[in-house]
Amino acid sequence: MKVVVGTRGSKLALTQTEWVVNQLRGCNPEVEFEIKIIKTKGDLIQNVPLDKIGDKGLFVKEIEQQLLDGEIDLAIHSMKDMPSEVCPGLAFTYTPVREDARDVLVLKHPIKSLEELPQGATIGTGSKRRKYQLLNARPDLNIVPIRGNIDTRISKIETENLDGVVLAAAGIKRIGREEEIGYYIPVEIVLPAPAQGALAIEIRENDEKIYDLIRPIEDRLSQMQIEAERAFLDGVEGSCHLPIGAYAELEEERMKLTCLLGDEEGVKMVKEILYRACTTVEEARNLGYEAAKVILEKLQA
Ligand SMILES: NCc1[nH]cc(CCC(=O)O)c1CC(=O)O
Repeated sequence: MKVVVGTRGSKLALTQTEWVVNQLRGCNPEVEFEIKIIKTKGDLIQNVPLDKIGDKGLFVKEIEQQLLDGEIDLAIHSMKDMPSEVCPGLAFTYTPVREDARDVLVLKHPIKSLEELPQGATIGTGSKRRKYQLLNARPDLNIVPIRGNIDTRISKIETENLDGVVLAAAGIKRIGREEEIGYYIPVEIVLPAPAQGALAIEIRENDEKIYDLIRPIEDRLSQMQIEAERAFLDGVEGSCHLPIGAYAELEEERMKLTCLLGDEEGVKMVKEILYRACTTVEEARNLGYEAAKVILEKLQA
């Protein structure tokens, strides 16, 4: 049996695809896996801020089309880049173990707490979620928009003379630049994006053969976290134009779900923490939808 795995060609996409494929090979030694690189619209439009393009699934459409057409058999994405509605005819399979969910600062000079950043420091990020939460903690910061892949964004510290940039720990660790992390931002200060650090393995719906290949690499805890966080995203009908965050933690059989939603200008932002008994993915998902209802009511109040 031969299985073709589709991915974008960025360093991060390739590294995480190789990571998944190596594990799949270990569990399925009789199967031949081949990696196929696919260019997406998001890869071609380089210098426009993402919130000006406003196209959900900008980095995934072409890959999903090839999945539907049978050109590839499974696709690996960063789960946080996936729209909350799954493409008709396709499905996500099991979630492998999640990387560090936190956001981090890559800085000219490492720090031990946010207070150590110089007054009025210039920090690059294109994300409203990161911007408004950082400004809540440090209103004096000068937040400037940046775009590009991880290497490009880090290089802008030098080329655009920034004090630092905000990135996901997961991406930096995966591409092997972990030593350059200057500060791990606690989730209490900047709540991560729903499913940040988690991978999505997408297949044709009802493709049982492929499901079975992936089952051995499922991580149950990650799966429950992702179900809750993405249910919240779906429940608020979130887009990348709004500050949205969600982070689920499981302690014993209890889930703590922290959620954040704000308006486009970050004038109003609401954060909620819900605790519920939780032992199944259904309960995790229900908690996410419940949190969405609670937070929408508070935001509109
Ligand atoms: N938005 C792009 C993107 N998609 C996934 C990651 C990082 C890895 C992850 O969260 O899984 C990144 C870069 C970043 O936000 O720093």
